[in-house]
Amino acid sequence: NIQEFSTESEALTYIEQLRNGNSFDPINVVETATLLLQDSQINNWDIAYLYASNLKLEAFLAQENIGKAEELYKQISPLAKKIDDPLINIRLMMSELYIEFATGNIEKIPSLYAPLLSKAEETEDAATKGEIYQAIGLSQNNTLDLGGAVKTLKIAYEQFEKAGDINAQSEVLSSLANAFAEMGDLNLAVNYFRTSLELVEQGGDLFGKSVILYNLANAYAEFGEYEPAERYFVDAIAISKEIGDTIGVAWAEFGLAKIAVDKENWTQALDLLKEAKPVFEEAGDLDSLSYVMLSQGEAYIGSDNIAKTEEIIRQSEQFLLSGSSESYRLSYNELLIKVAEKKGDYKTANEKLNENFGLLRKLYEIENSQQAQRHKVEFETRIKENQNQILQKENEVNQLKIKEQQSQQHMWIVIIVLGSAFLTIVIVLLIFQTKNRNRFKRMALRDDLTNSPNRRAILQFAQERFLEAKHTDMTLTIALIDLDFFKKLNDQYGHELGDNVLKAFADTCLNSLRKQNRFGRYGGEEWLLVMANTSITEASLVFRRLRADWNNKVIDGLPEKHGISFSMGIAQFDKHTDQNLHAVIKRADDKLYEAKNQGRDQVIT
Ligand SMILES: Nc1nc2c(ncn2[C@@H]2O[C@H](COP(=O)(O)OP(=O)(O)OP(=O)(O)O)[C@@H](O)[C@H]2O)c(=O)[nH]1
Repeated sequence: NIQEFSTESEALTYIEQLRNGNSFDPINVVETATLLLQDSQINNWDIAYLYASNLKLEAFLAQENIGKAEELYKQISPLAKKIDDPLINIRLMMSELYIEFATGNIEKIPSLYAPLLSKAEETEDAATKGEIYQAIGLSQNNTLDLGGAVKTLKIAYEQFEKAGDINAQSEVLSSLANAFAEMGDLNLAVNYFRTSLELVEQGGDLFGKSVILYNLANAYAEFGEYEPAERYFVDAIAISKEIGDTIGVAWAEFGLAKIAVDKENWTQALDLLKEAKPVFEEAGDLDSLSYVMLSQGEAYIGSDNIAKTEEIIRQSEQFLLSGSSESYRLSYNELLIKVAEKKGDYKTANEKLNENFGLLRKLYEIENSQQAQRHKVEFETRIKENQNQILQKENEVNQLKIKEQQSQQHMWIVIIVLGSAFLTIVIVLLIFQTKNRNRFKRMALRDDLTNSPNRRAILQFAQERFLEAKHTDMTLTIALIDLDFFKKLNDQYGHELGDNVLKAFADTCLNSLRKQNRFGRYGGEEWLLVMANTSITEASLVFRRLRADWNNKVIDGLPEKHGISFSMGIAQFDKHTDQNLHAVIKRADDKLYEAKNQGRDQVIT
């Protein structure tokens, strides 16, 4: 709804109305100014073209779209110089102040004040004077020359009062309030904001009102007074929505999101940022976008979403390259630090903390050195904390090593104990086995019933003696003894008593025979006597002694004079004829047979 203008001055009047009007909506102004400057170009209206372009530039600045603003500034500056329109040059100089601030050329800014101030002296127009002082005051505010800002803004206020521009007065009061807030005086700031609000309501500038509400909310938020801050942000959003100022809505949402981040309401913060982000994207406001993303990063790391945080960090890297401010780099690094700390990478965290310490130093060279000191202490504390964490980690590793050594020791103790137990068991088993073997060996050579050497044992002994006699001069006499009528005894008194008789006979043999003579159970009731170095005569004497002892032997279950007799056959080894032991035993058996036949109870040699 652009009017057709027949003259350049008509167009200029319209442009000025638009600029000073109550409903300065930056987005609409950008659109209208674009059409106006195209129109002016067609008509070759250089001055109207300049004013329209400058209006567009100011609208970009109001949107904080610094990139576009700078581009336009560079484009129209040469033309402005050529035409030498005083007002447009003043306005461009004022815009330059903000562009330099927004692009980080802080050092250059103070040098821009003097030419502007001399322009203020030159002009008679209170409104223009007011604008110049306002621009310088804002710039001083931005560069934290707060004392200077208050002085300059008060002059601006007076000029606007003179000019009767209520909206501008309200803006200046709002800027003064910002300066007081920055100085740490919230009460004074709030008072200024309230007066500013009253004026803007009188003036009916809704856009201005939303900006003041936003600033008021921001001041409360800075002081950690979240409740009024949230209230004023919500009010600002309502007005911005009413006038269709989507960027204003996004700014206030961003303000609320930052509070949500401070209050660690991560989900709420993320929701708000999600709303605000595309608006800044669309407007090409990369500066705001970059901060919104940092807040997203904070909310993600706060909600332990490391992957999302890292994604944000990756995406935000582009803003570092395009010459970002120290404070942006600080916040960016802060995210890296938090991620590193979460991941336990304290080395990177400390590197970045050190880098941030350097950045802060740089930042505070133009700010308050006391604040830098405070931050230095804070950072040093955190560096220490992280070093402690590193030490603690090392400690944990050492503890683990000690535990490992201890468990190794325990393992060795268990191995030794088990080994010893195993060895003991083996030794005990060996002892048992040896004992058992001896027992079995004994059992193998003993007669169970009479506990005298069995047939195998006595034959083994006889064989040894046989070989001895064969190879030496020693003699060997073998005798066979058989109890008489033993079958009858068994039949008459029972088998058990027969056993008793056998035991008693073995007992008698054991007691009566000399050490060098051995006897053993040769068969049922048959006994073999081996007598080394014993003559036949001596062997006959053995028979007599044995018979005498046997007759006196008391046997369980039989009368004292038991009357059981035995017969004996004796043979002596003959080196020339006896090929083996059995030959000798055979002859003894023959003699025994003879003794039995000749009436028993006798010995035959
Ligand atoms: N109680 C008992 N009897 C046995 C044992 N061994 C053999 N006998 C018995 O001894 C008897 C041997 O009998 P015989 O060989 O006929 O001879 P005998 O009755 O002694 O008669 P003569 O030798 O001719 O005087 C048998 O009845 C066997 O059962 C034993 O360990 N215990």
